[in-house]
Amino acid sequence: MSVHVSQSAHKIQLWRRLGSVQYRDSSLLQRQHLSSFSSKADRNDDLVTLEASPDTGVATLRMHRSPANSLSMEMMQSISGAIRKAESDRKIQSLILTSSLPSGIFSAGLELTELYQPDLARLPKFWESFQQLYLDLYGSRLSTIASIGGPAPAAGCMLSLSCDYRIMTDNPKCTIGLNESQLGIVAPPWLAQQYIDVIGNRNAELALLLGTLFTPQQALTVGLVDELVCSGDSSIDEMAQRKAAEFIRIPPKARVAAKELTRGTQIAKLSGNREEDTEFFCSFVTTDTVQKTLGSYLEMLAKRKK
Ligand SMILES: CCCCCCCCCCCC/C=C/CC(=O)SCCNC(=O)CCNC(=O)[C@H](O)C(C)(C)COP(=O)(O)OP(=O)(O)OC[C@H]1O[C@@H](n2cnc3c(N)ncnc32)[C@H](O)[C@@H]1OP(=O)(O)O
Repeated sequence: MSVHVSQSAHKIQLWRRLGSVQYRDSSLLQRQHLSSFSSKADRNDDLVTLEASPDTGVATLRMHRSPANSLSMEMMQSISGAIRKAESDRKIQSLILTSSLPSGIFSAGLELTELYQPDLARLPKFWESFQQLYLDLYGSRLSTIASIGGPAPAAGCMLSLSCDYRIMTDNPKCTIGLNESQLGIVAPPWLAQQYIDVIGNRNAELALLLGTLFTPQQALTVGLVDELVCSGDSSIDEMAQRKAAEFIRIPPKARVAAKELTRGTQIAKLSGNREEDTEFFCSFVTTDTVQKTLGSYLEMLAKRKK
């Protein structure tokens, strides 16, 4: 076991050193069609806002990385940083995760330009930030509520799965689910396991195979979300605040211990396997087949927009 781990650590270091090497399959370059998919490094300082209210014990984390809250490395680090900041305030017991983009998009999942023709030095760090975000949110001592006012595909769905409770706007145009298979990729095992835990094995099996994006009503039926907000009902923010208050009435130690019962094993599993997981991801995502499919998917997104 220890030999295996040290070999994989060596491979990760190798990946990092590959940074100066050009991506190997330049024939996949389709940048002329993909001009809107060219940004990479963000500035960390204006991607999320954390608003803590010591009086109510609730903090609200608003994501606003335009245009779609896709998860670049900096975005994931910013969300992780905000979760830790909220946790460091002992008066805060609950966190609402939401989007403040005018479009309402909750999160479009991983930033696709991080996966397509990736910067090889950045790729392992990008994936480690994704793992860390999962660990920070899924394992948070805070009660966490996802207030989902717009689409939440793939890693956007992961953000909500990592919360304790999910409230979604009942708008059939807003869909949620792990659609990775449609992009020619597959969710990592720890994310697939969250799906299985939340919607059950058979529902998850079919949805992972087909890359299903559920409408809010379908998501409610399979248990992917806990509550829907219809127009005319109280606002999604009010409902999230009410739910947060309900969680806060439970003694924190008991609440945290209850969370540990259902999540501890999966958190320990990834924590002990991060390097191998990163190594597998880097090898998988840079294969020619995956790169080609990602390129076509990006083109399809750009064309759809036109
Ligand atoms: C034993 C087996 C082991 C297996 C191990 C596996 C190892 C790991 C494998 C790899 C796993 C990788 C995991 C990936 C998870 C992901 O999250 S992948 C990302 C998936 N995301 C999507 O598919 C979403 C794509 N976007 C959309 O569908 C739509 O944009 C939307 C529904 C979110 C919103 O639609 P709409 O309101 O119509 O807006 P648009 O005009 O489409 O988009 C606005 C704007 O945002 C840009 N954009 C959208 N999504 C992304 C994105 N993910 N990344 C980057 N940019 C995105 C889009 O281009 C538009 O930009 P412009 O306005 O044109 O600038």
